[in-house]
Amino acid sequence: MKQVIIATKNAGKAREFQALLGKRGVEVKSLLDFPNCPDVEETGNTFAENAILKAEAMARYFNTTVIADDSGLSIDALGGRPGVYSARYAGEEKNDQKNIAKVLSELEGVPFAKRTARFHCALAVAAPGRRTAVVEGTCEGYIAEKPQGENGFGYDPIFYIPQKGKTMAQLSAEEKNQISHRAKALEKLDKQWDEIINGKE
Ligand SMILES: O=c1[nH]c(=O)c2ncn([C@@H]3O[C@H](COP(=O)(O)OP(=O)(O)OP(=O)(O)O)[C@@H](O)[C@H]3O)c2[nH]1
Ligand SMILES: [Mg+2]
Repeated sequence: MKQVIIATKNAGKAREFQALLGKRGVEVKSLLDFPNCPDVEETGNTFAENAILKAEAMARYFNTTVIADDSGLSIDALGGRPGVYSARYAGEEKNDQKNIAKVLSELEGVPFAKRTARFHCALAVAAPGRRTAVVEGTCEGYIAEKPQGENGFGYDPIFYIPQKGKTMAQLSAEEKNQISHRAKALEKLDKQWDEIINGKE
């Protein structure tokens, strides 16, 4: 089976890539399969910049094609926060529960109609000696009043999707993978897939 390295240490993302790429006939390795690989500092101001930083560093490290995902949640009533700080919003230890609690407390008293938000996903494809490509996807929703659902990861329990009448964490993995920011971004790589895997020009 064809293989690609996804430069992520996030188990939730790795699981989604396994499902999304598995149905495209591609086997996924994540950085969780390489425990000694270095951390990359996310110093960019945008999802795209951070995705490029991670993908290029890991393409150099592995000397092969690597895809990195930088993603997060933008909440309109908070001026776009937590944005690129989504993973570490409530502190460097990257705690999903604390991040959710911080968002909910900042939105206290904000009515549902003003709780609009979107997930962003930027994917960078980097390979030694080649120009890095970036694609992006988004998913629109509202921040719920309280967490609901057990599936997914991160902010999924408070991300309400009106078309489904459910939070992202109440959707099955298959349902999330039909509509997510990550799925939308990956679709944009579909025409380039042979090239990504085989490294052809
Ligand atoms: O509810 C969610 N559903 C999603 O589908 C999703 N995608 C991203 N996120 C949040 O945004 C941060 C990304 O930060 P991030 O891109 O730096 O990833 P990370 O630091 O967790 O891992 P890595 O890929 O950098 O190794 C993550 O931690 C999550 O909190 C999501 N939350
Ligand atoms: Mg990160």
